[in-house]
Amino acid sequence: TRSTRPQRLLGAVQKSATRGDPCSVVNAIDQFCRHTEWAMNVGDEKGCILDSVVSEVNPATVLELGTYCGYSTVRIARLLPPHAKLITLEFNPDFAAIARQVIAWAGMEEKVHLVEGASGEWIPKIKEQFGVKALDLVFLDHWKDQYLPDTKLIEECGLLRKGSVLLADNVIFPGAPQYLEYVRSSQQYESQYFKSHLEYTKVEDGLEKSVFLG
Ligand SMILES: Cc1ccc(Cc2cc(O)c(O)c(C(=O)NC/C=C/[C@H]3O[C@@H](n4cnc5c(N)ncnc54)[C@H](O)[C@@H]3O)c2)cc1
Ligand SMILES: [Mg+2]
Repeated sequence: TRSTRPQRLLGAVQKSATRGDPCSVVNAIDQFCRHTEWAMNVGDEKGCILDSVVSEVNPATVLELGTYCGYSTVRIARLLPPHAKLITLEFNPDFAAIARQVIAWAGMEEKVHLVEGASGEWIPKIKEQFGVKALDLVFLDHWKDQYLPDTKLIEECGLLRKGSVLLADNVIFPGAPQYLEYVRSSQQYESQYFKSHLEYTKVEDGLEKSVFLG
């Protein structure tokens, strides 16, 4: 039977990237998506903004919502200090299986906990399951209508501390209007928009960085 897009993306990684070299994995996926087959990774242009926020926050604990094929998982993990932890949630078993292999090829297994499950079910379990007191950084890149309910759930579970950073992909395209309205009007967040483009295209998109004020 015909392969899937994630399977073809993994093939490109195994063909063109060097085992244990996360940068080569990121570059192989960007090359594949730009020149062969588009896929909904945050991509290289928005990825540079993601890199700068990760480096600035220098997080001990990161939560990613929506692993997909693991592109941003690897992109974030490559910048984390040795004992930092990235928890990434993916409820599609086929995508999770591909992402595990992409993360392994990059040699990032030590820093990444990929949980195969839904954010709504797993966010309440993070504290007990992973001994996490607070999340330093949350990267939102799953279904866009889930950004707001999951942000409220993260708040309710007491997972944010003064200075925790939420970074949301696609706030313009496909768009997350309810989420944007919330973080930009809430007294509890200081929000900033980073204008960019939809991965591998000239369509406008951007990232919203929101600092929790406690
Ligand atoms: C045709 C076309 C495609 C994409 C675009 C533009 C475009 C560009 C982008 O950067 C995009 O991020 C998106 C986009 O829709 N992303 C959704 C990404 C979901 C992934 O997360 C997983 N997931 C979804 N909800 C949950 C959940 N609760 N718990 C756990 N995992 C979840 C899914 O299983 C997927 O792995 C779209 C425009 C046109
Ligand atoms: Mg996205």
